[in-house]
Amino acid sequence: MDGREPGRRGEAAQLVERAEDLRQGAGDRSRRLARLLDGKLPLDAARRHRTADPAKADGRFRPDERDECRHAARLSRRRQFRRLLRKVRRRDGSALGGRRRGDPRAARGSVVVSGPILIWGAGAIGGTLAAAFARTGEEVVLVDAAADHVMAIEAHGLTIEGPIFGDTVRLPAFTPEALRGTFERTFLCVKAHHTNAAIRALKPHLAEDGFVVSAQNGLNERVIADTVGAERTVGCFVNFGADYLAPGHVHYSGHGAVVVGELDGSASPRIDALYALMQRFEPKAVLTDNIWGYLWGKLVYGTLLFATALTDDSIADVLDERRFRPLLTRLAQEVGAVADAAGVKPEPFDGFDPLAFSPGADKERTERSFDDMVAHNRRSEKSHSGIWRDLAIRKRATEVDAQLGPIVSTGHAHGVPTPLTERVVAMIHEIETGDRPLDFANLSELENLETAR
Ligand SMILES: NC(=O)C1=CN([C@@H]2O[C@H](COP(=O)(O)OP(=O)(O)OC[C@H]3O[C@@H](n4cnc5c(N)ncnc54)[C@H](OP(=O)(O)O)[C@@H]3O)[C@@H](O)[C@H]2O)C=CC1
Ligand SMILES: CC(C)(CO)C(=O)C(=O)O
Repeated sequence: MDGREPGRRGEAAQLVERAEDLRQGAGDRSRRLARLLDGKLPLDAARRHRTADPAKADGRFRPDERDECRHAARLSRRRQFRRLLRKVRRRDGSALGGRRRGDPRAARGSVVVSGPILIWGAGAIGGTLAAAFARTGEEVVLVDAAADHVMAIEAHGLTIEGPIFGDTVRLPAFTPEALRGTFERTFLCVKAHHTNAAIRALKPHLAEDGFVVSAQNGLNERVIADTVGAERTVGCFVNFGADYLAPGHVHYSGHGAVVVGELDGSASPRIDALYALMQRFEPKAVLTDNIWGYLWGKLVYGTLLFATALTDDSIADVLDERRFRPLLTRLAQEVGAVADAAGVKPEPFDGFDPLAFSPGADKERTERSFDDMVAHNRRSEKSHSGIWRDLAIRKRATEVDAQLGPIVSTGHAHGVPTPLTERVVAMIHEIETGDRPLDFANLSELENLETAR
């Protein structure tokens, strides 16, 4: 026994399985596909872009997988509910009868398995999750600040495109002001810099014994907990790719890690129920007692994503560029050193191996992790990061301050210098204001800054 809950024992096996997946064939995507996701090219072009073996294709779209998804969608709501109830009963029968309303401290001890799921921010991530939950019979309510998106969903439903699903789900959608009522299970899926405003607007709709799950990048759980309380905040990490295409249309591009865990790593009936829910979306979802390790792991990887977004090339192409790997390694090490100083042990996922970026890591291990991250990203139809998309396609501010800001401030608090991260933040801001083009030259400049020190 390793002292973990039964549901957690599968974690290592799941990660091994995911690591094995990484060795599957690589697709070949480019800027063209990213523009395609913006609607500038017909979607069929993406399908033609796949590798020769359709059974493996890019390792994501397997015909049997689509069948599995369809099968899941066919399961009736009642069957799903009964199945979940049985699971929950096996773990904590007493909790079912006694949900104590009106006491926020009761939140994690109660089991909320029914009632509509509120998705706050129904863009790429929120839309993908909402449709996945709805397919398995959950009632889902959407809230989004983009009125045109809300109107399109209300009028025509939410359409999910991409290699795994191609369907339209009918869901009630509201702008924040129009929503009425309270909800127990809520997901916050806005960009990190919108977290503060969104959680304040969500709070009146959160049941006293309800909880908020942050399906975002960054350390948003801290912001959420400040507003609704740590007891009502549940940790979540997502690394699957998705893009908002147009009002009512989201592209779910490919599988990626999905992890949930209580902020303090404890076991609880509600985290077990949430884990079961997430498995209906991503069968390889993980339940962890180290959610902060995943969130910091994503910050290390995320800093690499910001570096790739300094160029116009795909994530995979930049990470595959041998010339820049030493620079990117030092950037990742910088963030890893901050996590270490903060007492966090980053976790591996989707090819990212934190130990490959620790000081003194052997070069082979670092190269292998880069290769695995390249392979993972080549398998996803999301060729470019959300950051790049905000800069190049949507022409709007990125999450750079909300995501990388805490790395810099935590580094300062612990006396760990973060010069490369700070420079990346400044460069991204210059791109946002149109004062710097997207170019590989930006990485060379970052490299020069380092050699000049
Ligand atoms: N897309 C991806 O592949 C991945 C994204 N993530 C993370 O997930 C989070 C969500 O990203 P993503 O789904 O891509 O973002 P999107 O922009 O696609 O979706 C967010 C939606 O929330 C809306 N919104 C903004 N502010 C509010 C508010 N106050 N109340 C309600 N709705 C609001 C946005 O409207 P508007 O556009 O008008 O602002 C938008 O429709 C981010 O932290 C991102 O880094 C993590 C892994 C992968
Ligand atoms: C690229 C991705 C999907 C992580 O793999 C991401 O997190 C983003 O675009 O922000």
